[in-house]
Amino acid sequence: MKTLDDLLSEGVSGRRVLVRADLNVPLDGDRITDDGRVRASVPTIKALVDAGARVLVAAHLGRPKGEPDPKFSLAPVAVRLGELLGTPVGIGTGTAGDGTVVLLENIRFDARETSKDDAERAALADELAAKADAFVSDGFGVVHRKQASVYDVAKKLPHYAGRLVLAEVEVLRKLTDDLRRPYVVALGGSKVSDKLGVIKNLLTKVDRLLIGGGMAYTFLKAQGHEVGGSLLQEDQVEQVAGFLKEAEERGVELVLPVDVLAATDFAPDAEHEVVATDAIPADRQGLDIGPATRELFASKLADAKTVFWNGPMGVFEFEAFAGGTRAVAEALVKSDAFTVVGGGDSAAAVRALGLPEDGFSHISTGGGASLEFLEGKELPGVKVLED
Ligand SMILES: Nc1ncnc2c1ncn2[C@@H]1O[C@H](COP(=O)(O)OP(=O)(O)O)[C@@H](O)[C@H]1O
Ligand SMILES: O=C(OP(=O)(O)O)[C@H](O)COP(=O)(O)O
Repeated sequence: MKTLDDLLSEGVSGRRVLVRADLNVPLDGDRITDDGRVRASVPTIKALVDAGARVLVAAHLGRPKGEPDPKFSLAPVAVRLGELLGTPVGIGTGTAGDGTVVLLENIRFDARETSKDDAERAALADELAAKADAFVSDGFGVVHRKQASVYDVAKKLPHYAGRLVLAEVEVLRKLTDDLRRPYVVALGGSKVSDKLGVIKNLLTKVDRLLIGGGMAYTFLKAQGHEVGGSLLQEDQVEQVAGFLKEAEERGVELVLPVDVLAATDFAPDAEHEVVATDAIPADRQGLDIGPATRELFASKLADAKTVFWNGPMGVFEFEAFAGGTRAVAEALVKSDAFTVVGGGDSAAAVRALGLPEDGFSHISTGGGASLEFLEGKELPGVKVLED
């Protein structure tokens, strides 16, 4: 696989370089609440700028519906990237001058970016490739996506792995090649349908699986519990029932919440109470794991030698529902295991809750990408760089 250093040694002054970055940051209106992914993208972009390249950055924000939507504009990200680089970053379709950067507007405003149709994605990739002489893949958080600006464009241009992609893959290899047991994976968050898919393969690798966050309710339902208005992937309940059975057969300890904070609605000041998971009222939704679960999860993390955690345990953005995420994060900080936390929101939560970043062995920018790497799947955005 060729790397950014190979490209730099070929010489990039005056050349047009397209960088795919993952700048998918959490926003409150147009205020970035955590700029971790922007900061993580700086080393690659800065190296190119310093070498005099004309840098064009492609990135996405959220999941717009394949058409422009001001809510998902990357404009605030261009401003922050400019501050971090110490040189203004233009946004839009313009071309960059030598040693300057233009950030393309949210690439997912074009429906072809995420299309399942190879020809549609290839057409967008052609348009992107026409704007550049080389492609640097540095959006680790998105390398599990077979999308036009991640995968297809690499087939059209000389391609190189950026610093972030290389660094992330190197750390995650420790979790696959040099694993100390017990190996515990904790999963939460809200991208339930995406991430349920990885569990089947993870069951062949882990000793213990802790399930919290929005992920837990599909499991609780599969166990026969009612979950009220909680996040539920109804069409995957049966599949999850299969996971429960398989975990038992394999001797994998699958640990589910025993209590949750059940709220009247999805709001920071929602009325809420602690309820057992077999007694969630029909008119309530679980927005965090409860105190008994926090203790249970901490005890299940205490003897681990390797831990991977993706997905907040509750809606940590609301102070009242941040306790579960804090408890798991604190258990990792306390642990002397090799600890990796991955995911845009999980990494943001660690920082928002004021936990020391050096309390973790590695904070990865990718949640889904890390999980798919750990389950042993080939990541399309990495594989394509090897060809
Ligand atoms: N019980 C829950 N109900 C609804 N949303 C939840 C729940 N628990 C966690 N979340 C939400 O999950 C989101 C993060 O999920 P996800 O994107 O899967 O994580 P990551 O970005 O770390 O990979 C957070 O915004 C958080 O509020
Ligand atoms: O936020 C991301 O992934 P993550 O929540 O799994 O860390 C990436 O930017 C990928 O976004 P996507 O899951 O909408 O493809």
